[in-house]
Amino acid sequence: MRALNSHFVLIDLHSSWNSATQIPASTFAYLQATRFSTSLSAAFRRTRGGRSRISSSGLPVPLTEIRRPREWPIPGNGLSSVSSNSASSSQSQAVSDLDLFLELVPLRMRNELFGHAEIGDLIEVVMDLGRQPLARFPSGDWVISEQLVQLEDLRHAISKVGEFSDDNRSGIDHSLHRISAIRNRKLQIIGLTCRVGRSVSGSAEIIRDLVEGGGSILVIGPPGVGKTTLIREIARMLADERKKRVVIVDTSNEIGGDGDVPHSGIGRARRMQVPNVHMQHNVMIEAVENHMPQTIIIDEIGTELEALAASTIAQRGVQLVATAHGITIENIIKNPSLQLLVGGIESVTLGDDEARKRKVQKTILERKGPATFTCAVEMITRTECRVHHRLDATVDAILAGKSPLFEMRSMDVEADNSVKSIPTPESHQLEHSELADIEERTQIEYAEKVDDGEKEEYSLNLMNLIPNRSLSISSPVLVYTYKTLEADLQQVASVMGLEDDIDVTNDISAADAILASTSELKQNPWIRGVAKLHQLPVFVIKSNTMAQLVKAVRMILGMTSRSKQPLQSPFDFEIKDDAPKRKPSIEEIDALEEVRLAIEYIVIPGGEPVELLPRRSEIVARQLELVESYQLTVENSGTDLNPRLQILPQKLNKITALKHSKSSSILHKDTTFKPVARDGGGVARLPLLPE
Ligand SMILES: Nc1ncnc2c1ncn2[C@@H]1O[C@H](COP(=O)(O)OP(=O)(O)OP(=O)(O)O)[C@@H](O)[C@H]1O
Repeated sequence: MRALNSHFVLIDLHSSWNSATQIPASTFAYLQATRFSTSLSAAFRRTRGGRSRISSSGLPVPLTEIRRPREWPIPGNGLSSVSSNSASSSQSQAVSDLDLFLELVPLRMRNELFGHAEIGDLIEVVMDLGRQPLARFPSGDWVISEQLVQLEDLRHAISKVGEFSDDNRSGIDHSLHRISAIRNRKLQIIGLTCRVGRSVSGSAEIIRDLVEGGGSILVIGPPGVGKTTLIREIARMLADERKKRVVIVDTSNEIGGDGDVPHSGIGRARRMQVPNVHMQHNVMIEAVENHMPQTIIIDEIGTELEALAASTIAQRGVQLVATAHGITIENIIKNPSLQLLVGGIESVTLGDDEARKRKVQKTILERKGPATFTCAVEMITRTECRVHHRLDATVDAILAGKSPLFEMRSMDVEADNSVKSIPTPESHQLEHSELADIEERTQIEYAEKVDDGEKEEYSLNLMNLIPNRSLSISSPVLVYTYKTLEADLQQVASVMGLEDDIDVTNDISAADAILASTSELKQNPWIRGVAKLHQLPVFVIKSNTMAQLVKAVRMILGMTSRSKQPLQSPFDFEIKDDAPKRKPSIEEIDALEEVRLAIEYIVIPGGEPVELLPRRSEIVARQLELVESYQLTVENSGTDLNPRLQILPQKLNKITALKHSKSSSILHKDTTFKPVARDGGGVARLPLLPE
């Protein structure tokens, strides 16, 4: 398994001497052991092909001069001096200070390690007394040497690191490496886990939108998945690119590295060290109170006190980016110390009626309050994660025993760090034919069941609009709303007397439709993606006004036709904003009300003409528009200077209507009223008027 007898190849980049000179690994090891180790190891870097480079002068070649062949692994090639600046800004670039790390590895192990093709991606070296030393690589564990770890080896490593704090962690000055100790009962160190720390520029691209969105983000994932590396890059991104005041509460000096001057990997973010782990929560609060941060970054929230401090910080309107151990949000919900991060959980006993209505048991679990974080990221690997855009909705769904809505993302580090949303298995895309089948089936089955005229018509409309609608006609249409609309929608539905017909849900998989505002859709393009995956129609309102919501409810329930405008996706329905551009005057409202009452109470039911009061010409123009919308004919029974309308119980024919609309458009401009005379004999009678 182990790679032995490695040879290192020296290549002259500057002279015409092109042949490779091989030196045995033992010579290299000697060089490594000398005071040149750091600089030389920077020059003798093994690449995947087993090559290292050095200049003909014997001095290390400046790394900027080494052109990286395409096949070199990115990230994590182990080149300590490679700066993020030298890389394309969009690509991940790992900077690991591997030299400093390797210095703590005993010499004999270091030689072996250098023989490994993945040395640049080294994650950890594990040394337990009396056991074989192990190296951890992304590809798995690797036995560094058959020779067992001696006390000497541990002593060597300990001599290279700083003091261990009470969480048994230490570091190497000016580096991001983390050294954790295992002690025996006499508190002597008998084991070490030495982790290579890296700053990886580009690693936070996968959630750039969330970071820049300003919401608080909870990052969870199993140990070693890359949480610390991710939040370190988030700190740099916010401080350097977004120019935010970022403070890192760095309990084990893992984010900003050991030493009093933080590592360049955190950019301009400031770092607060923590005297001992039990004081993390105090330092969290101190950070907010003393340093006016816009963002606070914390690695590992693990205790109730820390969770409480996090919630206090969030309440003060500071963006919080924190990590916690756990694989899924469910783990956090089940962890009594961390529950508070998701709003806290309480058990509620429902009344019999309520339990029956909700079809649940009498005692249920509910979220106690608002979640500390806006969204959560479950890291699966360094480049794959699940994004819960609304942590509160996820928690509610889990507590209700439903599957939460999340977005699966992956980042392509080999290309340009492009991030894509991956369809989740439960939300597989239906084929068009499948969809058409479902629609047809629903309509037929429903038509067979219902004979109530009006309800049938609108429910059929509804099924046309909402392909996912279930067959049950008694259950309300479930609408998934994003952000603030929930209560408003319920209120509007109840005012319209439609509370039994429409309801809101947090569970996208149970929803029949999505309601969102234009701005929300712009800020959260994932909504459309998720809607497509679930084959849900999206009803788009311009603003969160009552008028728009009324229209939305009517449209969702199929009571009005959808907009004929071309839309972005076949499932988008735009709710038009037809609110008047200006506020009508009292006089105008009065004049229009006069028209309405005349038409609805006298002209249509009684078949009699009605002469309206004389009005100003621009008001008369408004009245004329209203009369036209009833398809009725008018005459000017006043004078040019003092116009007044007479509404006739006769249907407006098309030609007259056209003339009228032209004249009314002239009226809009000229504000003079020139009504068209009644159309001789060719006036059609309204069908509803008595002959
Ligand atoms: N994007 C990345 N590219 C290259 N290496 C990475 C990347 N992310 C993490 N690593 C490496 O993986 C190892 C583990 O990373 P990190 O310490 O960030 O994980 P973690 O999830 O915070 O672990 P823990 O929960 O144990 O603290 C480190 O050696 C780190 O350098």
